[in-house]
Amino acid sequence: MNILEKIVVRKHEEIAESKKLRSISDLEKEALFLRRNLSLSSVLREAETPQIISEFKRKSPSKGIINARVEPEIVTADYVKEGAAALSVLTDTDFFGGSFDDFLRARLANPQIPMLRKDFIVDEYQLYEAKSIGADIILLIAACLSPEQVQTLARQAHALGLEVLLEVHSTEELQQTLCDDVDMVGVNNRNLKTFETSTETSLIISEHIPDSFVKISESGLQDPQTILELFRAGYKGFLIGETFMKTTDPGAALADLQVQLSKASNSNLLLL
Ligand SMILES: O=P(O)(O)OC[C@@H](O)[C@@H](O)c1c[nH]c2ccccc12
Repeated sequence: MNILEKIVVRKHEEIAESKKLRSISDLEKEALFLRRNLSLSSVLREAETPQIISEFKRKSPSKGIINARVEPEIVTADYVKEGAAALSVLTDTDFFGGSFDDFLRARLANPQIPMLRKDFIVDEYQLYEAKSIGADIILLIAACLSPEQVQTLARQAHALGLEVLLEVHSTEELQQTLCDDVDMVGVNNRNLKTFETSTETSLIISEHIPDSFVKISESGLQDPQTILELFRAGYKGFLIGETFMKTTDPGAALADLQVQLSKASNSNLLLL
């Protein structure tokens, strides 16, 4: 079994356990369930500069512990202060060290910014969980879902008022799973089966994504020139975790990247 298959097996066990403890109608009673959804896709569609989606990630199967000393409310509030367009918070515990508690602490500290529940969604129940913790966006990973599952989950997410980010790692995955209920396509530069990262992946897949879908490049991003190159290829959003989280002050690392991005885009303008 590769790591993705292991994660999915574990996910199904967790969901079965959670369903015994809390039914969908229990989740619907949570105060945040009725919260009005904030749209990330409409912000990105209008964006004239690269927009950063900043991730709160404590650890990962590929990197081990990235940062053991951070508080979600502090890091995410700093991200917002430094101009993040949205927040992504891991809720998977066993493989990424995240939790609903992390998500809720970030949500309550930042009521006004779109938030992505970053997890491995394989069951409708998790969409209700996402609503109950105040998520605006959910991720559907093509590599662990059938085209039918993507379609059904995307439709169900929309019915709950959640936006859908479809994650792909190849043109084939894109062509097999893209459907009308997807709002944004995220190209993961990291292969979830081998953990290899290459931003070329985003460049290669870019032209196959129809213009009606907002494009986001995910993982392994650090260099401002690469981000600008991808922006020119049509990517509006950039999902970044490790580059920020591996530092002692993730908010300051985002601020630094924003400065570098604006410097680089100014000097690129001069070159034109
Ligand atoms: O930390 P990075 O390399 O900047 O990557 C962030 C994000 O793209 C990554 O965490 C991610 C992308 N897709 C996922 C799916 C599940 C878990 C995690 C991910």
